[in-house]
Amino acid sequence: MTTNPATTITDASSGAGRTGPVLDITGLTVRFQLRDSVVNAVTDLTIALSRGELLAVVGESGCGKSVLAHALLGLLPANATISGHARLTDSHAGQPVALLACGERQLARSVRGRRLGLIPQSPATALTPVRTGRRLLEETLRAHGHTRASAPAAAAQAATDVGLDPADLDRYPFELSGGMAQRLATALAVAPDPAILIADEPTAGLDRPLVDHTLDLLRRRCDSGGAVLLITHDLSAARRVADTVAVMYASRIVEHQPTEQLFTAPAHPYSVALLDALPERAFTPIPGHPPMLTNLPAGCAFAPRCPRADQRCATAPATTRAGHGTVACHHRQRAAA
Ligand SMILES: Nc1ncnc2c1ncn2[C@@H]1O[C@H](COP(=O)(O)OP(=O)(O)OP(=O)(O)O)[C@@H](O)[C@H]1O
Ligand code: NI
Repeated sequence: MTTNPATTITDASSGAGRTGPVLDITGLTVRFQLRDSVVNAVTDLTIALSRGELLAVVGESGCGKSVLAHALLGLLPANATISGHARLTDSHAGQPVALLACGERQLARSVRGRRLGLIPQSPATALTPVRTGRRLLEETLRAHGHTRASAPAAAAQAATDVGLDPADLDRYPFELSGGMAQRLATALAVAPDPAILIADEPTAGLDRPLVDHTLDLLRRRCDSGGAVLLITHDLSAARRVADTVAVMYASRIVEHQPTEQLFTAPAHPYSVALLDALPERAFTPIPGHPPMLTNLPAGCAFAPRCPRADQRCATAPATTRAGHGTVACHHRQRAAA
């Protein structure tokens, strides 16, 4: 039986002006029904995001990060089954929203965009192909308070803010490079000034200076009272801007810690292995492969790759407190810094 202590990390340093969770996710589970099998994409995920907090979610490809984002935004396809709770308590318009319980109409009208924004992974395919960047951006701005007269200047400013030349707004999405489409998607998500921004690999395809530019923009949103859930493969990006880091493995969060704690004293053997794989550290790849999400083991999913695995790992580990965060491991390993 897995227990799930709340994972709001309230004393995690740099986020300014925090007043409690703006997003509270409890026991989120997502399954995809395929013809002959079920994909366990997200399993029993419990985490909270506070005002002013930048939470990074890291983990290998296919572990469930984007499905988590899409579940919160109501963007999953019809073969998905969702359970659990996700409560949005942002500062904008009054009532908390039970994200997983409210219908598409409410999500489309009053949640997506202004309260919960998304920078999608692979924006080149997510952007409407028949409108120029300028038209997309001006329409978004007009839908969120700008007038026909004020939108053009605001669009130019929004482009500049993400490091895009305003002249490039006259291109159609298919005329943009991957990195330019990425920046346009960022500008579109930021334009409504969402209380919570989910950024799914927002630095993919960007050169280092633009990576830093985008990360700084996300950090500034948190420092001025917003909240950001950053999904990234880039551990150095997470270390640079995140207050807390959640490590996902095979559909579960296996560890959630204040950023410095995770990087200096990771508690879960998978977190240790992920950090050891970095070129600037041991540069040792993690042996083996993640399990198939259609066929997860009954016990700890990392056990087949884990140097510390023993007979205890045949049962699923509970999520327990470790330092200021949580970890799901029978060993609760604490590596040397
Ligand atoms: N509509 C779907 N039907 C069936 N399986 C799906 C569907 N969408 C996603 N999946 C599966 O869910 C799992 C999690 O996918 P997800 O896109 O969340 O991974 P990710 O962690 O974001 O990976 P990446 O880092 O490569 O973006 C994968 O095994 C994926 O194949
Ligand atoms: Ni993804």
